[in-house]
Amino acid sequence: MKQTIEVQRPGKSPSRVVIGDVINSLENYLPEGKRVVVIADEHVFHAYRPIIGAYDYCLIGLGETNKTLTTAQKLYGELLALGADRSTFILGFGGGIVTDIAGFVASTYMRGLPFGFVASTLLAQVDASVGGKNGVNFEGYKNMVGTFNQPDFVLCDLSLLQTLPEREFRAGLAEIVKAGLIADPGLFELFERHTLQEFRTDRALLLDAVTRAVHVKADIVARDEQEHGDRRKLNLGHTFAHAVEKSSREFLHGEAVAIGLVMIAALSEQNGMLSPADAARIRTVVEKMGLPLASGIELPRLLQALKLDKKKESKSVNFVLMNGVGDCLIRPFSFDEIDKIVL
Ligand SMILES: NC(=O)c1ccc[n+]([C@@H]2O[C@H](COP(=O)([O-])OP(=O)(O)OC[C@H]3O[C@@H](n4cnc5c(N)ncnc54)[C@H](O)[C@@H]3O)[C@@H](O)[C@H]2O)c1
Ligand SMILES: O=C(O)C(=O)C[C@@H](O)[C@H](O)[C@H](O)COP(=O)(O)O
Ligand SMILES: [Zn+2]
Repeated sequence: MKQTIEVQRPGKSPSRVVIGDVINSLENYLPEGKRVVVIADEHVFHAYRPIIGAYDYCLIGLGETNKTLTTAQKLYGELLALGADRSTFILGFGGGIVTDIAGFVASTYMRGLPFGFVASTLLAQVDASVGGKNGVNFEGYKNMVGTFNQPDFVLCDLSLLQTLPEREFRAGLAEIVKAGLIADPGLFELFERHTLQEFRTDRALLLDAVTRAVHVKADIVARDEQEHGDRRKLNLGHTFAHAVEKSSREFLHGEAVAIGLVMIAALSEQNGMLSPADAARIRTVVEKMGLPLASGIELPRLLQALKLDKKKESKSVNFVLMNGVGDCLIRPFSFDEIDKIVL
């Protein structure tokens, strides 16, 4: 069983996100007659060696500290040594760190090679692999250097998640909760009705959640690929999340997003937009999914870090606030207002 969600790309055929039993027919998705080079990380390579080892491949180290220009440069060198050229197809096979960097390298090596993804974490399946934001961190700031360039396809096979550690699974749920809060109240309510264990074990439930989250993202990206307007909503919770990630290595991206959602819910409530009841629902869901509610990092430190976020425009930062579950809006905060935030 599988279903395909198309994400429109300006001037190109749509990017296809295929969700279902696809990993055993990977060959069918690869362009005929092109050489394929896989980019993966060390874990994923060892877990899926029989599949990845059938192609030429390049490996990267684990974790956010490897999502850097240094790693990109290493990959350019390896591609060159393999003789990769514009007739080569790059396949990023992994979680969001692999898809972000593989998409960036594919988009910049020789000014751009075609590429696609096998998304192997929950977070990559519902968010990172979709929509064409590729890039690397720079000087500790998240995703500071990158491109907008969508993959030709994304394959999301839920069977790959069987080998995914529990903590990584929970981190992926945070981005699904985010998608529900942005545009699909029914998706958010799934988390009120079901337990973490049910998401882990009930394939139909997870498939429903993954598909709905991809739809939320695909619809927004189709309207605003390059983030001039509505796409900024996909950053819900991320202004604080990126500040948390900048300030501490303790949290996975999805965990930082969970913390960011709780913080932005509190700020939205303070601004008279989100009802106290809805803010409480968000905290309850985050906690129920085994995600952190707070970082323990002093607020002034976070506020300092977020003033350098990509959403900054001169002396203000665009925050995504919530009016309610499934309803958010963008509002700039001046640096003066940011300095006065108390949560
Ligand atoms: N481009 C975007 O739109 C976008 C969206 C969301 C997040 N991101 C980025 O994604 C990154 C986080 O991605 P992530 O959470 O997938 O982390 P990740 O890529 O580090 O993967 C998490 C861990 O799981 C392992 N792993 C991957 N698939 C596995 C599998 N099937 N079985 C066993 N282990 C497996 C990896 O080796 C890694 O150790 C962050 O850098 C974040 O900024 C990007
Ligand atoms: O696709 C988007 O747009 C998002 O904002 C999705 C986020 O979940 C993701 O973490 C993204 O990488 C953040 O984008 P950034 O531009 O703030 O780095
Ligand atoms: Zn994110």
